[in-house]
Amino acid sequence: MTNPRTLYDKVFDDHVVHKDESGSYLLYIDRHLVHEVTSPQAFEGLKNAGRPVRRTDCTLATVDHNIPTISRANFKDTDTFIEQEDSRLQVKTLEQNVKDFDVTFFGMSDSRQGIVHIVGPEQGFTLPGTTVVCGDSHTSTHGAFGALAFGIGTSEVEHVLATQTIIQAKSKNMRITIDGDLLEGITSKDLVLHVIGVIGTAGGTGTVIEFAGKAIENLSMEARMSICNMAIEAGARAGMIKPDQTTFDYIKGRPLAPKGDEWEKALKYWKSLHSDEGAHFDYDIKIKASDIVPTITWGNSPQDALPITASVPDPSNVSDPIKKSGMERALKYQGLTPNTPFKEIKIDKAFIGSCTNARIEDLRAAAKVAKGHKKADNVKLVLVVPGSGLIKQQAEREGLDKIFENAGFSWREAGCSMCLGMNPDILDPEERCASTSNRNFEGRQGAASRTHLMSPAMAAAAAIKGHFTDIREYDYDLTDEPSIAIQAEEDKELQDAVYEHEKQPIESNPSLEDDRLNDIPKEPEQKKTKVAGAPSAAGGMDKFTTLTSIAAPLDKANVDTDAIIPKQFLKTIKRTGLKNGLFYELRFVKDPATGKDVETDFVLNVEPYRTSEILCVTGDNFGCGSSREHAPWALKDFGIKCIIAPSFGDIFYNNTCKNGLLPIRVPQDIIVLKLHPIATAGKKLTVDLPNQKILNAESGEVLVDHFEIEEFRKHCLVNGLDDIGLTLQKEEFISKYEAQRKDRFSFLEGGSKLIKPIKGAKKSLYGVKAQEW
Ligand SMILES: CC(C)[C@H](C(=O)O)[C@@H](O)C(=O)O
Ligand code: SF4
Repeated sequence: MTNPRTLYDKVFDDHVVHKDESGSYLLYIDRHLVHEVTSPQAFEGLKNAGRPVRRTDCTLATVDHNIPTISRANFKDTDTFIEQEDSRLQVKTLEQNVKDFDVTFFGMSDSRQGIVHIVGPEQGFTLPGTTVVCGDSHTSTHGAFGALAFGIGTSEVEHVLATQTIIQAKSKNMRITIDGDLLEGITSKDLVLHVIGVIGTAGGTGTVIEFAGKAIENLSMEARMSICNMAIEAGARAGMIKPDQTTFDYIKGRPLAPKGDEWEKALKYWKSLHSDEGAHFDYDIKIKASDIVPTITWGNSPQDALPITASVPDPSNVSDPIKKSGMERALKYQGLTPNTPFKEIKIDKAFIGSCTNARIEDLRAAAKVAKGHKKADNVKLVLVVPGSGLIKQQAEREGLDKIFENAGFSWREAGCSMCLGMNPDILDPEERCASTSNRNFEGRQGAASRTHLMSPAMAAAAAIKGHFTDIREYDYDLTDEPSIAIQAEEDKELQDAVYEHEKQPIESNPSLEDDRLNDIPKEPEQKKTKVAGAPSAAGGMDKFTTLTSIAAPLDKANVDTDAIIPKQFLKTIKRTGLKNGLFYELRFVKDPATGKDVETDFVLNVEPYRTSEILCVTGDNFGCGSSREHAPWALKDFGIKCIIAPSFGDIFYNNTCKNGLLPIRVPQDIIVLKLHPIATAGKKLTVDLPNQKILNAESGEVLVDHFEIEEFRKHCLVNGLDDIGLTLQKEEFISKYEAQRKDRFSFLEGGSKLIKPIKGAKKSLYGVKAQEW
């Protein structure tokens, strides 16, 4: 009898290729999604090292972030379609890379193109019990299928492309149970905003969250995806929901779903994927579904979430000084006055889209609100951006596009769009947007833009009313019901699905256990597979041993990677040249007379901190949000080599280590009491990695006697190791795992290589029933 295990434990265990004594695991990756922003440097690394993509069948690429969402009716090619040069270059680079490396790709002329996290599930590429990664933080979305899915940085993208594995530490288990039924009109977006409001954006740090309970079980797959999508906004490595009949019904019949006997075999395995009775959760949180009301955000962090019935919070009621000043800053940025009822706040624009809420169900919910109404006069633009070309077709078959257009909304082509505005869809400064996306960070939707997160129904209602609106008080237009064809042909295959219900858990695989245990190589000899003179992009990392430098103090919590390096700097295909982009919005303002950037008094702009190599942060959760490795690249370009903070965003933490930077977690009180005063005095700290200590450089006093760092990371940092080279030394374990996988998980073979070319989707992929409006 094995010990009771959680869903996460099971999926994790089934993917262990190898375990070091240090506790670091090599995990096999079943599904790797790729997009244009975080892959150019990874493919370049492969090219430089002369390495192929190990499993093209496990890899699927699409373009989403940079592409314009205007009509593609006259689309000829990328060159003529994308006006912005840097965006065009990134898309074209991916187009070339997928050719060079034989990767399956949905480009702009393919109706299956869309936001990467929508495309994977839609095609049946995402399956229960798989490991799914992507150079994108919202990879957590795929956890809705009971997959272990998480975002990675570009160095890890390269690692996965080359080795089909990833180096991972085991996370802690957190369960969030939503008991009872959701009240009428409450959506999964309200649910997840409420959860983040309760646990905070750092609440899930270091954990994988399993969402459970009746309210979750009752949700559709689309709604479950919205929840797992935002698990990253709660700081978690991943979010998961156990697969059930709803999951199986959704998958069956999709292009890459297993068929025939393989389907039955898969189903048997998938049914074993649930947390066992008595499994250990490090954190167990219970929330009553009936406590959840329509929820919106007011500030610049997703945790700034409150019921629509509430008012703008008042900082004078807050005693914690860091929280208070954070709130004051957010209210100033957002242009809000304390105690204003949310329902009185007017908007300028609305955005219905993103990988959180651009699925067919979301568009239907928004259309239901828009039907028979016109957008308010004060609302300048309402963008409705479907998550994929197939969703667009589906919506058009259902007549949703007409409803939106009649309401004065703008119906677009698929892409990330105004979620982060790497394409032309951005807000003007100080414009307020009701947005169905997932992040409300400063500058996220455009410089000085003001984002409020909410559900699709609430965003549509705000667009119609012109101000935030409680969807429960909204007057739907219920006339003319039968004449609106909110109906699509049902998918024959989906409806005919027959399932094998007998419960027979597949045993874990003990034969792999023993020989997976091995030591960290003492004298790591890197295999020289590189082509002459050209280092792998991830290779040749700087060694980190001790560092003495002035430490720049930063008194801020939840510094997100959008703030560390805003989106406009992500359009590069290089790893360098990002120095000026570092903390761009904080470091520079535009001189209205000359239009030139002028330095602010941000700490890194003033002496003696201009040359600091250490950043000393007092607030929690530094580097939360996006997976952009551009954040550590920019810090490195500036000269920062070490960041000290109470806690870090998971992906950022990983990314810094991969680039030879050292992130150190130190308890907040110690930072405030011992390190911060030295930093503010402009004095030097010494960081000693081999001995895991921090000292006062002048007096030699030991300020932190022992900071934690995983043995494996320390080993790589101290020796400046290219971990792709290290992993490739474990080839024997990887091939062995692959051989067993071929047998045990035969239903995963073929992957994206089973995709057939199509001109346009003919039938519904969504198993849609007539909408009862
Ligand atoms: C561009 C990408 C790295 C980023 C992410 O990781 O999330 C983006 O998708 C975002 O939402 O900010
Ligand atoms: S969060 Fe926004 S930008 Fe990031 S993948 Fe999703 S839609 Fe794209």
